[in-house]
Amino acid sequence: MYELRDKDFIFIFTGPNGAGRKTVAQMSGETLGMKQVISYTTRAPRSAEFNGQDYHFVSRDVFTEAERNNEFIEVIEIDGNRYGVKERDVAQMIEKHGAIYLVLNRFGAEALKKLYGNKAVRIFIYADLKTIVKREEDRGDTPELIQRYTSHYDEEMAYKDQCEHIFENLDLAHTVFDLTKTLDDNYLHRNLVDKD
Ligand SMILES: Nc1ncnc2c1ncn2[C@@H]1O[C@H](COP(=O)(O)OP(=O)(O)OP(=O)(O)O)[C@@H](O)[C@H]1O
Ligand SMILES: Nc1nc2c(ncn2[C@@H]2O[C@H](COP(=O)(O)O)[C@@H](O)[C@H]2O)c(=O)[nH]1
Repeated sequence: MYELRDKDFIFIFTGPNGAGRKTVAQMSGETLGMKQVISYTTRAPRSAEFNGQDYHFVSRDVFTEAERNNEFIEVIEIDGNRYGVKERDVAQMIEKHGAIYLVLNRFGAEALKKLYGNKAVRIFIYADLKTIVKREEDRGDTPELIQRYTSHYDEEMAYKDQCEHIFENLDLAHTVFDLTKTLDDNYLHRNLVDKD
């Protein structure tokens, strides 16, 4: 496994679907120069999703072959779809960028924490269920998809107190400011947040 340097960090955004994990991660990531490691999945892309940007969308056969070759750090099945993060992607991205992030459910967060120890920082993003359902409706998720997402709400929320940092994401600008400052002050020391 790739040996991590002092300046290397793996930030793992976790929490319930629709809480805003990707949104806040991308916004803070841009300010702080962090890059995302994209997972592989066997699920079909949704209308606004792109291969290589949201996920690497692959067939079950391709996924299974990579799994057989021990390419994945962790593999999980959620609602009949398989997801995984490749060790090589993590190593290459860290070597190039130093600070990287992933958006994973609680099992992925736990697996990476076990592997990378204090270099893996779990950031729990959440909102109340009513707010989340409204966001999912607003972005056009089908009732079936919303039902599937909300069925995992309680189990994802139960992971909150095990994470290193917890943010309730109601006002987006506040969340991104607080998050960026927390990561900058505690880990990255880019001193970017108060300069504007
Ligand atoms: N603070 C906020 N206020 C209002 N809308 C928000 C806020 N944060 C995110 N959103 C919107 O909520 C929706 C879900 O956000 P996002 O995709 O980032 O969530 P997620 O936790 O990554 O979940 P999923 O994996 O289901 O997409 C998006 O349409 C996003 O623009
Ligand atoms: N443990 C992992 N969880 C992952 C991975 N890639 C995505 N996810 C999380 O799965 C759910 C469902 O995702 P969706 O895009 O199909 O709605 C969500 O919480 C993702 O963050 C992974 O490689 N490992």
